[in-house]
Amino acid sequence: MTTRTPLMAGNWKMNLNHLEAIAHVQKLAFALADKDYDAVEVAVLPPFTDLRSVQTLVDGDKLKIKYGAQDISAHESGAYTGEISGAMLAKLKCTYVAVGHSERRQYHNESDELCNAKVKAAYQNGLTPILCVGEGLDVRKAGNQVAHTLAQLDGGLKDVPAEQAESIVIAYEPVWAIGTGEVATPEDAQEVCGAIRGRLAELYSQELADKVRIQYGGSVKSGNVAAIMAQPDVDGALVGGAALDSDEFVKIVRFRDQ
Ligand SMILES: O=C(CO)COP(=O)(O)O
Repeated sequence: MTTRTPLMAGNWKMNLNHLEAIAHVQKLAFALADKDYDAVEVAVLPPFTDLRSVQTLVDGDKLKIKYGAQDISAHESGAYTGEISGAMLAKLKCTYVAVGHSERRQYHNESDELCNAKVKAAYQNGLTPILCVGEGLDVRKAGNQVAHTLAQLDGGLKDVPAEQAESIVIAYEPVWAIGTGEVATPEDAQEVCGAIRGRLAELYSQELADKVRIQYGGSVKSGNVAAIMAQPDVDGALVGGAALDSDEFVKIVRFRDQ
C-alpha cells in the first residue's frame, strides 16, 4: 500500500483579517519544526483577502506551511462580480482550494455540477482541489450516509481524468458534526472514508485510490484527532474552529503525540 502523508488543513472560514492572518501564521511557523513537516503536510485556507499577506510571509520567510483558498470560480475570467478565478489563486501561489464545502452547498446552493466545474477549474490552473462531501443529519438518521456521500463524490469527479484525480484530496465532513461539537465516532468516519476509497478504486483504479488522501472534518480537536487518525482510511483533517487557535492547531498537527 502507498504511504500517504497526512494533510492537516485549517479552514478558517470567515475569520481572521489579513493582519490577524500574519500573526497566526507566524505563530504556527514558530511552533512547527522540520520534524512536524516531515511527518505531516500542514496547510491553511484563509479568506481571500488574507492570501496575499500569507503568500508574502511564506515566500519571505521560506515557510514550509502551504496555503490555499476556500472557494474558486468555475469561470476563467469576465463579468462575474464577486468571484475569484483559479488564475488569480495560482498567481498567489496557492497550493489548495476547497471545493463544495457544505456551507457553500447550503448557503449558496452549490450543486454537484457546479462543484465538478470548480474541480476542473482548479486543475486547469494547477491547483489541488479539496473536494468536500458529507451528509446532513436527516440522511444520517435514515442510514443513507454512504450512498449520499458517494453520489456527491461521483458528481464532483465527473469526467475528471485519472492524471488529475490522483492528486485530489477528498474531505469527508458530515454536516451534523460541523461546528456542533458533535464529532463523528472514529468508526463513523472510517465507514464513509473507506467507502470513498472503494469508489475511487471503482471509478479509476486501486492504485489511484491508494494514493488519494481522504480527510475527516467536523469538530476535530487535539483531544479527538488521534483516534480519528488511527483509522486506516483517514489521512488527515479539515479543521474549522480549532484551527483558529494556533496552539490547538499545532497539537492537531502533532496528533501522534496526543
Ligand atoms: O467545516 C469544517 C472544516 O471545513 C469543520 O468545522 P469545525 O471543525 O468547526 O467543526
